[in-house]
Formats: sequence, C-alpha cells, structure tokens
Amino acid sequence: MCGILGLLLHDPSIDAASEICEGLALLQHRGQDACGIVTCGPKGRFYQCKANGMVRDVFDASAIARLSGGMGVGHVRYPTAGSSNHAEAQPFYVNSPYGIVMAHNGNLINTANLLHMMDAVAHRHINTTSDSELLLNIFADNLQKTGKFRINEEDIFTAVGGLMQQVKGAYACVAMLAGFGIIAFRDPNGIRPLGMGWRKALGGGAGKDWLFASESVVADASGFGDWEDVRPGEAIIITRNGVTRRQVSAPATFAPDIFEYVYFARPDSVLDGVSVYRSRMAMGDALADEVKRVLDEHKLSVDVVIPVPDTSRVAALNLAQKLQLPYREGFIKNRYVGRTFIMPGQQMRRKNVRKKLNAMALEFSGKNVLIVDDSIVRGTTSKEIIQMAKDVGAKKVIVASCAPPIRHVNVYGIDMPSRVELVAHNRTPEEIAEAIGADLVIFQTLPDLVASVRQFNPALEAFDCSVFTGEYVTGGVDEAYFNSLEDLRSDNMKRQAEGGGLGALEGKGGGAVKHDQPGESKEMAMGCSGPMNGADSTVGLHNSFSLS
Ligand SMILES: O=P(O)(O)OC[C@H]1O[C@H](OP(=O)(O)OP(=O)(O)O)[C@H](O)[C@@H]1O
Ligand SMILES: NC(=O)CC[C@H](N)C(=O)O
Ligand SMILES: [Mg+2]
Repeated sequence: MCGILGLLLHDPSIDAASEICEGLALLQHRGQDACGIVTCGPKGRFYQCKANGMVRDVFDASAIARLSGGMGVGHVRYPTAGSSNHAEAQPFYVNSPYGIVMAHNGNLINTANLLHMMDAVAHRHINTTSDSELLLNIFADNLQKTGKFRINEEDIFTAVGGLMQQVKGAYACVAMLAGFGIIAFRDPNGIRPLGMGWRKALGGGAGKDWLFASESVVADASGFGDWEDVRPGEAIIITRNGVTRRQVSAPATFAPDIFEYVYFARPDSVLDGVSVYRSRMAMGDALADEVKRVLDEHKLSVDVVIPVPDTSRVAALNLAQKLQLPYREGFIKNRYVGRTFIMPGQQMRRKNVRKKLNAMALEFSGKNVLIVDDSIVRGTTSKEIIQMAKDVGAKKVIVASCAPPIRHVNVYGIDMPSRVELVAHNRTPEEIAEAIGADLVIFQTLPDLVASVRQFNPALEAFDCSVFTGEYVTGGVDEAYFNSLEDLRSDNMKRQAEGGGLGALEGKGGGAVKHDQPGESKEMAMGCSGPMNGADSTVGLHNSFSLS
C-alpha cells in the first residue's frame, strides 16, 4: 500500500514542497521503504528528490529548498512489484511526449502483456521492474497517440480512458504534466482510495489551492475542506484555470479494499464516505459477540482484554466495553519503530516485533488474557507476542482477530504474494492456534466485517475481500498468475534475489525489459549521475531535469 499526494497552489510563486513533505509524513503508515517528491517550477522545469527511507530521513531543509514550484506530486512506497531498489522509488518521470511524472498506489496484474506492448508496439523503454513506471509509460504513449504539439483536457481524458481499457489491476494515481497541471484517476473498481479537497489560495486572492491524497487526514492537517472521493473510473484535471472531471471508463463494480479499514488507513481518515475509526469501533462490537459465543462454547472465561498496538486499539476498546471486561495496555510500544507488517523481509519483521512491543508482567501474570489484533496475516506478530505473554506468566492466551482468516494472496497493492506464507492458508482455526502458540483463536466473520464498514455508507455496493474469499473483482487472476507471483515475490525469492543481486528478480520481470545490457546497472541508469540527471550527484537523488 503506498501513499500518493498531489498539490497545486494557485499562486505559483509559493513553493509547494514543504506542504507535500508534511502531507507525506501523514501518509507514512502506508509505505516506509522509499519516498519522493517532484515539483514543477518556472518554465515547466521539474525538480526531484527521491530515495529509499522514511520521509524524515529523505527530506531535510536543504532538499526541500531545492524543490521549487507551486505544484508537485509525492509518494511513500511499500513495494508490491519489482524490487526495493531506490531506482523504483516514486514518482516516476518520462520526457516524451511531454514532461510527465506519476505516483501510483496499487498493483497491476497484466504487466507481462503491457510490457510486451510497450516494447513491440510503442517502442518505449521501461528501465525498472516497477509496474508504476510501466503505467506511466502507457499513459505517455496514449498521449503521444494524439500526435499533438500541445494537448488539452480532452486529450488527457482520452488517454486515461484508453489506459483504463489496457490496464488490469488496482491503481489510484496522481500525475503532473509540466507547465499544465495535475491529473488524478482511480481504477474502475475504485480498489485503492483517493480523494480531493480545496482551500482558499495561500497568499490571498480569489483562487483555490487543490489537494489530492490517498487519505483525508492530509486535508485535515493542511486546511483543505470539501473532501470528496475520486470516483472509480473517473479522471480529474486541475489547472490554475480550474477543475475538469470526467467518467472515462464504463461503470464497474465499486469495490474498495476492505483491508484499508481493517489495517492500512489511519483511523482519523474518512475513505469513500466511511470513517475508518467508526468502522473499527463497529468491528470491535461485532467481534465481541463472536468472542462471547466461542468462549461460551469452550466454557472459558477471560480476565482482561489487551490490544496489540497500534491498529487494534480502537476495536479492542469497544470489544472490552461490550463484554464488560477490563481493557489494559499490556503491550507497550516503542514509538520509534514503524509498522512491522509492511517491512520487506520476514527476518526483519520478526526482529522488529520484539524491538517494538514489550509485555508488562503485571497485566499478564496469572491471568486469562484476550489479545485483540486487527488481523493475523503471516502470524509473525501473534506468534511473538503470545510467547511474550506466556514468558511473563499469562495463564491462558486467547487471540481475537477483527478480520477473518486471510487465506489468499493480495494482488491489488498489499504485499501478500505467497499463499504458503499466510498462517491461515490451508489451516483450520485450531491449527492456526497451534501454529501461533495460542490456546484459542477467534476470528471475525466476513459478513460481520463487511457490515462494520458498509453500515456507514450503504451506497458501497461491494468490497474487495479477495484475501478472505479468493474472489478477485478484476478477473484475470488464475493459478498460473499465483504461481508466477510466488516465484517472483515470496520471501524466499526476495532473499535469494538480495543474495544474487537484482538480476535474480529482474530476470522474471517480463520479456520486454532489457536488464542485461553489459555495463549498465539499473542504479547507474536511474540514480545519481548520468546524462538524464543534473548536478548534485553526491546527495543521492536530488536533481532537476531541464525540459528545454
Ligand atoms: O500476522 P502478521 O503478519 O504479523 O500481520 C498482522 C500484524 O501486522 C500489523 O501490525 P503492524 O505492526 O504492521 O502495525 P500497527 O502498529 O499499525 O498495528 C497488524 O496490525 C497486525 O498486528
Ligand atoms: N503498495 C503500492 O501501492 C505499490 C505501488 C507499486 N506497485 C510499487 O510496487 O511501487
Ligand atoms: Mg499491528
């Protein structure tokens, strides 16, 4: 899950970079691997800074000062395709037919066909294994087909409409056209979130500043109001002359990813008309009923409810209140360690659970504890914390999950590529309990989870629940696809790829990408030096491209 952001200030003499940076920090929970900002300054010149790392590490005051211009696009990355190499940090840039940059949240599922098309038909070079670079090139190719020296809104809508017919998968995108404006669009199923808001222009006057962001929390923090969601299959263009929007794809089932509400989004965000916070409260209420039923069935009682910081707190508190049980913060979190689930390797994830959480003996010792988490995916967190609870004297450890068992891979922007890594895959709840060392595991039912979200916006027809059901709303996902995904992205393969250099991952990336040209590593091509970039090679990826 990545975070994307686009900002257009009415007054081009005010730099947008510092606000984009603050906004990205608010989206940090969506991606911790890499981040980037590209701004567009006078004469349509782009300025870029992107690298691996968290927002606070990549952008210091001098980096921000170099990012000139009153509009820009930003990204925080959690890789789901390609590699973690900094060459795949976003936004991506192409210089033909116009200067275009793009930030993408989601994951494409027909990349092999698209790569072939880019190579054999469009003759465009894709320099990384990122599906997002591919997506940008498809957009650019569609613009190129207009054959125009200068394009207009109509051409852009046509290009995005064409892209929506060519591309399968999940994509919420914010693009920027040099000297023109910002374009946002969302796939026809609206799988990944994206919204927009405006405020009175900084610097006064009658104009408006415009913001696009993955989550509404960014708008709250920077004074943007009238937040509304980009509609599935819609494209919106913002220039300094105003807003134009168009439904560019035929209607499809609107199916936002329910896992956004379970885990990904911040509780203070509102996505597609549903407060994430309220939905998590409802998840806690519904789970309380299921917990009561199962405990009665097993003739078990619980002394205390303990959340797993951070995400499960909201639900756990409601659950405890409904069951009239004490709620205690038995695990204390080191606030300086990020989210573990979105870390890239299993070893790192396991080590970080221990670094991040500490069990307080006084809340566990001699008690039957009910630990509540939002989800159990690989079981990394639950396995470690159950052991920690037992080490400090818990009598019985029962785990309750706000989400049903996750038995299927995610292909839409969450890095769950391998069935065998999922602790619930091919296991019954009893077997899951055994695998993670719990005395009992209790899962939310899928109808209860769906109702917890939908009750706040009955207009939502459906949700992407593929990780629970194995049903994929876009189609185009079959056994062969799962096998190839597993071959490419399972933890095992990632480890081997790290050991064997980038080639190991890239070799499977699809026929069109020519990674094996002698003497040209990906890093050289996209990194700090070389013909495309400007000066400043010593400071990482800060540079500017001249469009003249
Ligand atoms: O079964 P697993 O593979 O361990 O994945 C599930 C866990 O990972 C997430 O926590 P994370 O630490 O990423 O973030 P949080 O602090 O927001 O809860 C999630 O909230 C669960 O606790
Ligand atoms: N999680 C995401 O949205 C990832 C975006 C894109 N697929 C990447 O790997 O960079
Ligand atoms: Mg957690």
